[in-house]
Amino acid sequence: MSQERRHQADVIVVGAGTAGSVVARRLADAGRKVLVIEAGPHRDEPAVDDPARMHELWNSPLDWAFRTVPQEHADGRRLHLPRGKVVGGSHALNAMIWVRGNPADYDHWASLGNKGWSWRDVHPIFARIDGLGGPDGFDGEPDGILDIVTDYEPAPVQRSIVEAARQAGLPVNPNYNGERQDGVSFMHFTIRDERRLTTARAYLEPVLRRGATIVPDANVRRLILEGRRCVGVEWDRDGEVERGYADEVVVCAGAIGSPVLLLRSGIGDADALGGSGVDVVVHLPGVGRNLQDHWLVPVIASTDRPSTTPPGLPHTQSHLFWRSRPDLPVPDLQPLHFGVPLYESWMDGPPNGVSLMAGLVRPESHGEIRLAADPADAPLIDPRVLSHEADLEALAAAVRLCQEIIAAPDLRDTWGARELYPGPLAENTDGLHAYVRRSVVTYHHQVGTCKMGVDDDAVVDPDLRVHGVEGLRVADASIMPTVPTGNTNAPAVMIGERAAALMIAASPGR
Ligand SMILES: Cc1cc2nc3c(=O)[nH]c(=O)nc-3n(C[C@H](O)[C@H](O)[C@H](O)COP(=O)(O)OP(=O)(O)OC[C@H]3O[C@@H](n4cnc5c(N)ncnc54)[C@H](O)[C@@H]3O)c2cc1C
Repeated sequence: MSQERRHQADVIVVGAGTAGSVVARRLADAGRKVLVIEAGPHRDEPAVDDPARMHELWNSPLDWAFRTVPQEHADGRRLHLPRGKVVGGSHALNAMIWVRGNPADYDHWASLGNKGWSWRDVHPIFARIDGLGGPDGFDGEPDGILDIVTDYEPAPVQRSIVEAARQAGLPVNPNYNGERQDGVSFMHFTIRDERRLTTARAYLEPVLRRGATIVPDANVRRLILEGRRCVGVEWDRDGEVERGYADEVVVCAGAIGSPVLLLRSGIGDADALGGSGVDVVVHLPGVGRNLQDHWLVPVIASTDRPSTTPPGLPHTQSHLFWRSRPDLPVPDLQPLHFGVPLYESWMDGPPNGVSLMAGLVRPESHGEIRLAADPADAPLIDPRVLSHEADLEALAAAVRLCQEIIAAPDLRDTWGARELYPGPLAENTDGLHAYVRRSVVTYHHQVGTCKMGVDDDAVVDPDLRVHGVEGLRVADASIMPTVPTGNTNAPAVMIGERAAALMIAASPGR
């Protein structure tokens, strides 16, 4: 019989990832006693610190290493979905790229009934973090907590890729986080002193001795509910069961972890929960639905010599926003460019090369996450990649664009770039489609599984309170109603900021 330890706090935050670290910091600054429970470890990890070692972290103990169910429209493959299981969360495993998204993304969220989430509402939050201007001229001073690196000397091959894109007809955009996304750009990064800067390092660690406490290596297995009120959480640590109680619980376990925790606690679709043997507390059918992600297809060229990545930078330093059809109101493609060849397991090639990862960032295909027959087992994750024909067409257009860039003079003549993949596999449209299905991988931007909104499938309201449950909010990438046009870390930081502001405003006297 395991012994029980009890903890008490004003607020419990589940997950010390991108959003959770921001929530904890702001609440601690406002005088709340905050307890952060994180499944992964809290220690220095050289491979996390070094921006160039991202790929070493995949399938390591710091990766939840989720796998999708077999994907019908991607040759039946089970795709690897890395997620950070460490203090820092997925920000500790990611490529550190800082992208706010398109103003239209947030105006769309607001148009769905999410008051307070329009671009006009969220732009000041981004500007206070990054100071990068924007289309409506908001002129905020950054508060300096999170460093966004915009001025650095990129690798020579990255300069050539940008020039090749220009030669292929794209405008060069010096600030994709500013007036307009379109064009090819050098990336902005969350890096400090050549080390990865997670929100855990920037926001959370400075308050660990004043207001916030963290319990690492602690896997939260359920929310403690008294009727329809959440009063705490229960976790496993070193074989012991521990419990924490608080006035309010904020679930920041990410787009996979958050819906799974709600489902295991009896908050979800009543029929499905019954099938898994979980007692239903609140029938909330949207939990786990509306899974959205971005998708990548590799376009790989050999080069006649290696390219070196400058110290303190990741292997990707440039990307582009473009439209697969000229009539689209917002870019739907965001290829990103690596100075190394990223071969899939079935591919073969020389060690010197570049990868232009053709990226789709406004997908039509949506999926879902369900509990396994034994709810304690890994969840069943089905993004239904490429189930919508439009996504296949858009990714095919992205591949063609990347092929044109590889063939442009600055890569062809200066680096001797020769396309390897898809190469002859995509000589005609059928071949290109087959290649896309065979090689599509995640862009790592799962969102939407605890959707914010006011419709029947919404899980949280616009103040991020779980519908039908007292004392419980969700604040992370899972609440996004639709996936933004661009990488999802900056939007998750913004959500953390906004969640904390909403909580402080709800009880200002504390
Ligand atoms: C490989 C990779 C590359 C990426 N590259 C970029 C990029 O360059 N730029 C960008 O903008 N975005 C990128 N992303 C996406 C971005 O990192 C995520 O969207 C963002 O980190 C999500 O933040 P979050 O707070 O929702 O979740 P997370 O940061 O994943 O935090 C969730 C935390 O909750 C913890 N947790 C989960 N379940 C439990 C539980 N039951 N008990 C206790 N703790 C739990 C997890 O361990 C984790 O620490 C990338 C992601 C990955 C994985």
